[in-house]
Amino acid sequence: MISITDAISKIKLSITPSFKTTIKPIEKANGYILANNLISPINMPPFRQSAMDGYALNLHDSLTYNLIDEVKAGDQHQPILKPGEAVRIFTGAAVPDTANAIMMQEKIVVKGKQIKIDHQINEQLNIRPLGEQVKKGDIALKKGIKLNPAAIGYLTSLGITEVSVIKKPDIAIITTGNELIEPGTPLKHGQIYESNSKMLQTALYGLKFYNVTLHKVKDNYEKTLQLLNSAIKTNDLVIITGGISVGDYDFVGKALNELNVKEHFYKVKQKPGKPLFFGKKDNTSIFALPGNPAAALSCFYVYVYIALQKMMNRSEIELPRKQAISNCNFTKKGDRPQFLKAIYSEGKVEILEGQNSSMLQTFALANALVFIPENISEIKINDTVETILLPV
Ligand SMILES: Nc1nc2c(c(=O)[nH]1)N[C@H]1C(S)=C(S)[C@@H](COP(=O)(O)OP(=O)(O)OC[C@H]3O[C@@H](n4cnc5c(N)ncnc54)[C@H](O)[C@@H]3O)O[C@H]1N2
Ligand code: MOO
Repeated sequence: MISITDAISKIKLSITPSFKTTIKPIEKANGYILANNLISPINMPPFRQSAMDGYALNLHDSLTYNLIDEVKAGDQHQPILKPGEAVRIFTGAAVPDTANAIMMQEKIVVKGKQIKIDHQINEQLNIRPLGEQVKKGDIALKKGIKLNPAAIGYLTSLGITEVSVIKKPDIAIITTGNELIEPGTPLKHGQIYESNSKMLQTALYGLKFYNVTLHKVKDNYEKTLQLLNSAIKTNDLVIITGGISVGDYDFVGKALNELNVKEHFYKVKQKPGKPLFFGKKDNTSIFALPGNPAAALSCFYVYVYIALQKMMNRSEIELPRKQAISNCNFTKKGDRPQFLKAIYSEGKVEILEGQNSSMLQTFALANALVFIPENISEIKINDTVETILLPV
């Protein structure tokens, strides 16, 4: 049995970032990391653009200008202005090459075909230069940047419709157990509804990992072997729940061994989630989480989360931890460090009832896990406790 700290460092050390890439339509690229420098195919703005509704001027010494034409946004014509001439212009319109400043309309008096500005102005006032934001052929966004709504807008403004991004991992969730059936059928004696797959799939979707397939297998060695073999070959990450403990019908460990999965650890000194397994085969990472639902979810947040962040080459790879004031008492039984379902709010934390690893009812209310180290057995009101904030 290894310590939590050693288990976490083994995950960090053995998982390297994925460099597989994929092409995504721009509207589906939010949250992805750019795989290459993106070169701008155009100047942005693509023409000298008016930043104001007003008048484009070919500046001269007098304050009075002759009005000769009008250019609206989208117009393609190019009036030619001599010094002392002006055209009516609007925000976003192309500034004629022969105009060198824009005066906003609030600062102009119009008299028929003549306008008068209220003071002399500098060249280029209120003109957005060609390529001011980015020039054609320059890097629009650098490799490694995480795309967000602004990036999607920016790249679309450059006419880019698809991008090469770091592929998110293909993930298989495998649930094991003869007792598990789908909701929709009445339970027979001894059966329960299978819930880990939807729970973990939801947690993955919440973290924006969508390439997830669900698989189930009975407590049968051959079938477990077959399913694990194909899942490991076709996925970057395999998350198994159940069948990893020491019972006669727990076949996951035996099958992983038969498939030559390299074990990085099996059994962690913690509660819940003692029989946690982590291993690798080629480039696929394999977690076997305990079947007990709360143990599976707790292990997902404390361990699988880190693996996912490492795969994506993120800098923040662990969930945030805060020191919080406990507003209740808690007695820990046994010497295993414990992760406790809890509600954190503004520096205070409440440890919830129902800490058993089979129970999800209070996990449904939790937004945090309180971590109680091995050497502490009593938490008293107002004690400071380490609290892991969950991404919920
Ligand atoms: N002799 C020992 N027995 C057990 C030990 C031990 O050290 N010695 N450890 C216990 C601990 S701690 C845990 S945790 C469990 C883990 O066992 P498994 O990972 O093999 O899980 P199962 O036995 O298959 O299932 C445990 C529990 O969870 C329910 N389950 C399983 N899968 C699902 C699912 N997909 N959806 C909902 N519920 C699920 C299953 O019915 C069991 O009730 O082992 C202890 N035993
Ligand atoms: O490790 Mo188990 O998850 O304590 O019940």
